Amino acid sequence: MSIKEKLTGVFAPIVTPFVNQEIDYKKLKENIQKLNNSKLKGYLCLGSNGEFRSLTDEEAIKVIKTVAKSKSKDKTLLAGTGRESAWATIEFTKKVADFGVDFASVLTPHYFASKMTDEALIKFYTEVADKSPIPITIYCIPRSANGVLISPRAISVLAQHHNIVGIKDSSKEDIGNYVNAVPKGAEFYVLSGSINKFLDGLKKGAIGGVLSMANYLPDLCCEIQELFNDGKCEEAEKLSNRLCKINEKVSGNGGVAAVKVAMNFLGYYGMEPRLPLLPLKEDEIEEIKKVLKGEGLLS
Ligand SMILES: O=C(O)C(=O)C[C@H](O)C(=O)O
Repeated sequence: MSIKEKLTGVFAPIVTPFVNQEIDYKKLKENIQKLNNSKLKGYLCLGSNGEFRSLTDEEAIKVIKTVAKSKSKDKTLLAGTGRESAWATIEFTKKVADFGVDFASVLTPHYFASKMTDEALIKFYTEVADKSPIPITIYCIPRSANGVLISPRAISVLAQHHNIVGIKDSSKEDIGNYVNAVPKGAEFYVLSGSINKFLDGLKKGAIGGVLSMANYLPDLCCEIQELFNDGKCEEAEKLSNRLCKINEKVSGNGGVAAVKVAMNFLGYYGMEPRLPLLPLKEDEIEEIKKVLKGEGLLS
């Protein structure tokens, strides 16, 4: 399968199910086994919804192994391996490369945000890509990365590296800026990092998305892309608007904890977040139940 085929479609940024602050690997495995029956293209583990920053390296490795072993053969696996330094990112990526990970997802370094110039980011990702045993994708999420926004100019340079194959755009910017920055013929693809820009991204040349609501409504998320591919733009628009509204009501304020509550209601094991993230309060949980019932998603 080509890189483009492996990256085309919807990915669930897999949550890490915590019970009393401990990872429940059995529940993680059961989530994957259930999602294997969906139309998802694959999974991203250790992303934002995976609460990757709250795991030890040892736990992160065990999560990757659990997902890699539980996923069906047709599913692509991305894993978040970004650390603050290029050195640590390379070391961790090398550690997990042989566990069945297809692509690394590397978050922009951001502790020294004011120093993350185009030059610094180009050097960082080039160094990581030069030494990574697996292809890498760039993860751009300024709201969680001290405002660091990798520029389209930097992407136009990095897209030419044979081992950098894409970007997950979770910024608030126009996703078309990245699509248009990719030099003709470069093997580099753009994925939307939010349901809110997913359909717009497809219209502008993105090839898929990593969508938190794909954890609990996988096939409805995939249906947007199916309708778009079939030229049914009006129906795609209608479904996209519906899912954006649900997403806003579910995880607009509650974030990962809310995604987990929606999963718990819809037959998955979201369980609870790990501190510092707090679980939702009773009234917030009830509100999500009401939204899902109102949408006919919960009886
Ligand atoms: O959890 C991640 O990592 C994501 O990519 C989620 C995505 O950014 C979203 O908010 O849907």
